[in-house]
Amino acid sequence: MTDRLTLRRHIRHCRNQLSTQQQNDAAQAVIDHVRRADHLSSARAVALYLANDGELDPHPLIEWYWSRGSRVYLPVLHPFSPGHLLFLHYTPDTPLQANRFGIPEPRLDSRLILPKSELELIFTPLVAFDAQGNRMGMGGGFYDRTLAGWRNGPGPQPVGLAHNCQQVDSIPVDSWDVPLPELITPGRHWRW
Ligand SMILES: Nc1nc2c(c(=O)[nH]1)N(C=O)[C@@H](CNc1ccc(C(=O)N[C@@H](CCC(=O)O)C(=O)O)cc1)CN2
Ligand SMILES: Nc1ncnc2c1ncn2[C@@H]1O[C@H](COP(=O)(O)OP(=O)(O)OP(=O)(O)O)[C@@H](O)[C@H]1O
Repeated sequence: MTDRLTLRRHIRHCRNQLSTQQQNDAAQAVIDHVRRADHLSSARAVALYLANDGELDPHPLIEWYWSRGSRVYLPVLHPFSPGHLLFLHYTPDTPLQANRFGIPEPRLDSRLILPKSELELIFTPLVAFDAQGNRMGMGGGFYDRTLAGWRNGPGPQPVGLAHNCQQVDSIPVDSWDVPLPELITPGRHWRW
C-alpha cells in the first residue's frame, strides 16, 4: 500500500495532464450518467463544487441542473469553524471570491446558506478512490467532517466525481474516512 502523500502527488499529476478536450468529454460523460439515474436527475437541491487542480469539472452538470430548475449549492470554508464547510446557493449571478486555497467560492452571505440537512445530494471532489468506495481528498478533512454520520440520518447522499485515472488499487483508510455509496467517472457509475 502506497502512503497518502505519494498517492496524492501521483494522482494529482495524472489529472492535471488531461487535455481540455479530455476534460470536456469527461464532464459530458458524467452528465449522461446522471441523466440515466432517476435518484440523481430528479434532485432539486444539490451541492457541487468548482473545479480546481485538474478535478473533473462539474460546471456543465451545474448548468444542466439549473436548466431543470434545481438549486445548486457550493462549499464555502467556514469562517470560524476550522475544517468545516458551509453550503451557499449558487446562481449565474452569484459574486465569487477565491478562498485561501485559490478556489472560487460564493462571498459569504448568511441569506444564501442552506443547512446541510436540506441538501439531497452532495457531489464530492476527491483525489483518489478504490473499487471498494474508499475516498481520499486534498487532505483537509472538509468532506470527511461534512459526511460524518450521513448513513445514520436523513441528510444528503454523497456522490463522488472523478476521472477514470483517479482509481487506485487501494486507499489507506483511517477511522474518520467516510466511504462513498456511489461515484461517477466518465467510464462508469459505481454503486456500493
Ligand atoms: N474544487 C474543490 N473545492 C473544494 C475542495 C476540493 O477538494 N475541491 N475541498 C475539499 O476538501 C475544500 C477545500 N480543500 C482543499 C484542501 C487543500 C487544498 C490544497 O491545494 N492544498 C495545497 C497546500 C495547502 C495550502 O495551500 O495551504 C496542496 O496540497 O498543494 C485545496 C483545497 C472545499 N472546496
Ligand atoms: N469527522 C472528523 N472529525 C474530526 N476530524 C476529522 C474528521 N474527519 C477528518 N478529520 C481530520 O482531518 C484531517 C485530514 O483528513 P484526510 O487526510 O482524511 O482528509 P481528506 O479526505 O483527504 O480531505 P477532504 O475530506 O477535505 O476531501 C485528519 O487529520 C483528520 O484528523
